[in-house]
Amino acid sequence: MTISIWRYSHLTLAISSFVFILLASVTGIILAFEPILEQIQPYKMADLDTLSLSETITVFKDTYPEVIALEVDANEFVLASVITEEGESLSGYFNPQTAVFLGEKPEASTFFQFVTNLHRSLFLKSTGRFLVGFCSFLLFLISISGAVLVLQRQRGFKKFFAKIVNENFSQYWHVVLGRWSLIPIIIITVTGVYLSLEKFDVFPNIKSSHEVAYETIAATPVVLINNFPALQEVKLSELSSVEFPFSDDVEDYYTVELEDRALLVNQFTGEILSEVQSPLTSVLSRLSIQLHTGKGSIVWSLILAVATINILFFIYSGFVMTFKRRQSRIKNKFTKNSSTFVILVGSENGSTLVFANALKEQLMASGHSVFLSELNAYATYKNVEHVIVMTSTYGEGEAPVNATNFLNLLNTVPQDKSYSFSVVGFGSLAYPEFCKFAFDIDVSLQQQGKQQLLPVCTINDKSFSSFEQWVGLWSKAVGLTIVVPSSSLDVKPKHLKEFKVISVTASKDNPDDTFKIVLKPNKRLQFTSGDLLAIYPKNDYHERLYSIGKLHGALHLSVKLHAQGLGSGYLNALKKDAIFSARIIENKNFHFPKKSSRVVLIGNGTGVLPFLGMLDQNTKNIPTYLYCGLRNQQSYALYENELNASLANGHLAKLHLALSQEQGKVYVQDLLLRDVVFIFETLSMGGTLMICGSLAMYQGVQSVLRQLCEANKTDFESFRHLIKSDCY
Ligand SMILES: Cc1cc2nc3c(=O)[nH]c(=O)nc-3n(C[C@H](O)[C@H](O)[C@H](O)COP(=O)(O)O)c2cc1C
Repeated sequence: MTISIWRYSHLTLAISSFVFILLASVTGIILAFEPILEQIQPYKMADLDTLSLSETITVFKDTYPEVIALEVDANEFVLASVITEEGESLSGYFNPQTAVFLGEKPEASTFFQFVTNLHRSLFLKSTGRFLVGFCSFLLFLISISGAVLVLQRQRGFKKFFAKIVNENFSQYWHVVLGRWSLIPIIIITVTGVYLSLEKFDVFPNIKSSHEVAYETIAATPVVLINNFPALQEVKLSELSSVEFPFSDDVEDYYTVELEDRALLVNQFTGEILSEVQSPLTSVLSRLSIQLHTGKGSIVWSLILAVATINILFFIYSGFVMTFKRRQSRIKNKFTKNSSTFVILVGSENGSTLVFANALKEQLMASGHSVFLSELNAYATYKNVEHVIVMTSTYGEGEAPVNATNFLNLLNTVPQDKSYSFSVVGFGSLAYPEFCKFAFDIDVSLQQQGKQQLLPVCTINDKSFSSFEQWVGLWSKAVGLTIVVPSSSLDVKPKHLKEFKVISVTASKDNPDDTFKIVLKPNKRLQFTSGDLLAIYPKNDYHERLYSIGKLHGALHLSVKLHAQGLGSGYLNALKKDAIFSARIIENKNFHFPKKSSRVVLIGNGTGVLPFLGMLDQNTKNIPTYLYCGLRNQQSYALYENELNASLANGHLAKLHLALSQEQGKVYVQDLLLRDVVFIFETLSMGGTLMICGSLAMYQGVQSVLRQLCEANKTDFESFRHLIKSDCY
């Protein structure tokens, strides 16, 4: 499989460093709890943003005969060393407002010390520190390459946080959690690298020293400490430490260390004797420690813990994805020039290749020479008779990574042997451009004059059932009997939900053997008219799809009962209150537009039903017209009530009924031909055409539209984006 340079880098970096990253993450998660445990100690007594240093020093000096030093730690706890009236020395936590002693500073936990050492240097001293720092840097690169992969996948910055379709647990959560953890992980890694470099003295150690003009120091005028402007301005929240003057000598002063500067303050007059800015390296060092360890903030510590737990998940999900991709490798027994069947695959994540391999195996088992290759490796095939293109679609209808160059190659690679071709598109209805790349290939191959054996077959969500049906059709078309066993592919349906039958009409009451079934999901579930319900009548991979109409929150289906019909028979046998499993397939391609100047709905038979839901949804009263093809008045009865209601409330502007078994035998295509001016006007004004029902009707409507465009000297393709269809 071709993989992009970014994915390759992401993977290689991850594989080369995962053991260290695993260790650093596990220890990092444990260490994230150290600041949390510290923070919950009861030593935070005041809002340090409002308390000035002059007030605190005054209260300490009033309470104790001697104060040696004050310190504010990352948790905003105030530490001090004092001598009491009794001459005892007291060190620990104090209340900065009252100078009351709160308790001694506990010894650092040996457990956390052990984990910290492991985290910092793996007990390997400098070598360990270097390894940990280097892996931190690799994790930074992994995050950046991961971010680029998400950008590529989402097609741009603006869509970085756009919704992701959940097709696969590992992949989905790898991307979703990756996006949310990106910033914290970048912060963890950059600060980790900084702290490691600091330990190796990479940064210049510039220490600004104070210069005091001792000859000019004065002991007068004496000012009360509480009135020292220099100390009044300093809030305890910015303070690191204060050293008190050692004696009453005028040359002894207060040494005040703040986050960004240090001050020397005259103990009698309050005059600033010297002020120096802290070097950038010490500001960065302090910031790195706070950001890397979470010290002083429970919220940040929790964010760090969650981001680090996510790193463990990325290691797991990354390996699962890689392992799956490796399963889908290409190995050929026959050469490209000796094979009569050539299977060309476009795949980004390898699943299409699994289907291609399964087909190849069966063809070879029945004695044929088959060559399988990526679309980007398209070459001259001297003996080819049949080409099967199996490709997924990515981005917004674009080629997967190993097929990006195929359409160019098709025009440049000489191919003397003529062949017939069939294209199978693997995609997802959750994307608006369903299997678009497969259709692009089909058009290009036709333009090359190759013989299209079958129209494009689209496969939603890796449905084995659809693939099996296509294999049946294709092998018949080439004169073979090929069956791909379901055991060769993972075909278990996913995301099944329970549905309850609310009502079901009797098919015998309808002249077309059609019945209506109303369902409600047992749990809250998002769906809308035009989405599909996939049912599994045999409790295995056999899947049948039905277009949904959503009316008053319930899920309506209209189904024609076929004598041997697997899905229709199953649904018809369900009684009121029965519960069964199925899943919703989001069909973005076929949703009622949120905005449109005009909507024309064209449906026949059971294809009318999703339109009932869409009309119910049309609360903005977008001018909507329905061309409805049914057999006779009696068939119409199944939809009559809802359509009358939509006409009455203006959700439906006009209904055109085409009854094929009544006098005159009218089909929807006839009505469209009658209303050509109106239809052409709808397309010209950028309105929407939605078609649902039988493929025969769809082809009829398409040919009417093509005629219409020809008559108006307009390219039909320029209107394609206005036409949405769901036909079967
Ligand atoms: C980021 C992304 C974009 C996709 N875009 C489309 C699309 O535009 N049209 C479509 O039909 N399917 C789209 N799909 C679905 C894939 O084509 C589908 O899952 C396919 O089975 C993947 O096959 P592969 O594993 O061989 O690449 C997209 C999937 C992903 C992850």
